[in-house]
Amino acid sequence: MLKRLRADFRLSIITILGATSLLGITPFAIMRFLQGDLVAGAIDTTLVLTIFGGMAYAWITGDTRRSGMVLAIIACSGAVVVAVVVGEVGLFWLYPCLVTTFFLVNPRVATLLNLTSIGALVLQGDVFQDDIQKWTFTATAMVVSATAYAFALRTNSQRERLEQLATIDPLTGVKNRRSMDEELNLAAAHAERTGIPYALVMLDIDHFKKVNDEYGHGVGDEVLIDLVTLIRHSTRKSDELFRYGGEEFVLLLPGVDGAGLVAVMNNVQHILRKKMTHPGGPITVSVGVALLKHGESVGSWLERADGALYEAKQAGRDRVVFSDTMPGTTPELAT
Ligand SMILES: Nc1nc2c(ncn2[C@@H]2O[C@H](COP(=O)(O)OP(=O)(O)OP(=O)(O)O)[C@@H](O)[C@H]2O)c(=O)[nH]1
Repeated sequence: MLKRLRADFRLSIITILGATSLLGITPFAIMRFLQGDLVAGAIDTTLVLTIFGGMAYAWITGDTRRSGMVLAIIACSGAVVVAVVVGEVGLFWLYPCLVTTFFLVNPRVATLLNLTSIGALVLQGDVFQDDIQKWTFTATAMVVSATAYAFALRTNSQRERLEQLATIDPLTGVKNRRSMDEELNLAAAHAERTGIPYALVMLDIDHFKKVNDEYGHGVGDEVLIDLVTLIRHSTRKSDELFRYGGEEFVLLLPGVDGAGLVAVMNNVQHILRKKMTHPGGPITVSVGVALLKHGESVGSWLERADGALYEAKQAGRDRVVFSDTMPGTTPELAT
């Protein structure tokens, strides 16, 4: 539970909102009922139950995007209704809502929700004692919203930058091994659920050390970048390329097997053979391919692709080796 809270920022905000509304609004609901104010009591009770329900939905389904949106709308509209029903003292509830929206939905939607809530109260007008109170409320609510907006924008851009640093290989711009582990697990779960085939292709540049030793690391880096560009151009947008480490890459191909997979690999190999070059001449690549088997673990899948790559190296490099027998082909497609 703590792990989920730490990993999912929006879930933690939803949980804080659920817990604080339970602890903060319930006493008011009881007090309103005791005072005989049934309308205010019913509104408070509905708010607590819906916010708590939204929190439970987020925990059960993991869908924090939808529950965040619902909770932001409920919190803002609830605060507006409370202010209208109980008067100016209810206005205080809107301030935490104006800040929380930015953590529950994207900044643009949060701004729209905040402006709608402030506008609804100003237009309704009866909540305020006089115009000075009305415009003081408008100004302070706008300042809170603007500050929260600026903070949310900055937090979002910092989060995106951190995510990029943690998941993207800076040299080639493809995803790194860390993201690969996550995506292979997702692919395996998707394959299990839908039966869609997934192929894992492991590519390793041949004699790359020689390129570095003879022409320098700068040339080696260019070869790595060229390989990525060529693979990206010869595969579909839905195919994912990862840098596994050093001069080794992993390509994840969804929805292709049998003759289709053989054709894709022939095309990739054809393009690499034609275009991969450096000042010392052509560069070759060895490739191992494994199709995910039913019920197979990601570890075993990777191991089989790695085994096929090892075979390709052992058999003389510059070739594609399939770990599985493809329909209408031989187990090894060495050319
Ligand atoms: N230029 C450059 N070289 C790298 C990078 N990462 C790893 N390398 C080099 O990649 C080379 C890998 O060498 P080896 O593992 O011996 O493989 P190889 O020479 O390709 O031999 P085979 O794979 O057996 O064909 C090493 O010289 C590493 O220094 C990088 O980001 N840039």
